[in-house]
Amino acid sequence: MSEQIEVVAAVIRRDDQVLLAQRPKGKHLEGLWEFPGGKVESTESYEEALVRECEEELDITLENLELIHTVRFEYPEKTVLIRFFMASSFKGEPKGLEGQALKWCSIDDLQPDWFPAANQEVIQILQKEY
Ligand SMILES: Nc1nc2c([nH]c(=O)n2[C@@H]2O[C@H](COP(=O)(O)OP(=O)(O)OP(=O)(O)O)[C@@H](O)[C@H]2O)c(=O)[nH]1
Ligand SMILES: [Mg+2]
Repeated sequence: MSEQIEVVAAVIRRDDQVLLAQRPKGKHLEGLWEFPGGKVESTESYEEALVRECEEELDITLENLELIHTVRFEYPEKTVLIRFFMASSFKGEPKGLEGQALKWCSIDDLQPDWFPAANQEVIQILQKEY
């Protein structure tokens, strides 16, 4: 069994829309859309990791984080444990600092097949509860 990687991802909200980022070429699951985030380092809390990742990838500072869902998923290459946080406010204006495409999309218009397999439950939860 492969090692389990701890990941945090942010559902960044502005009005009724959420921010999606496209996974760059050459990365795991390239071309799919995701909630911004990344791997947690051993010295940081989940919230600290998510704030750091969104500063590095998007040039924004998240505020008001709330854990909404946790999922464990086994890809053939790796197993991830992803904690999804709702970020209901942030400072700055998002930019794709790593060359990734960004888009705002209303929750009702999210298409499950844009996302990695590990995201299917959280998409359902967002569409039912938010
Ligand atoms: N950020 C993010 N990762 C996700 C999501 N869904 C999902 O399966 N993942 C997986 O979780 C892992 C997160 O790693 P990442 O590639 O974002 O990590 P990172 O930003 O630290 O990048 P790096 O290690 O390449 O520098 C990847 O294997 C990715 O495919 C999601 O919605 N957001
Ligand atoms: Mg990342």
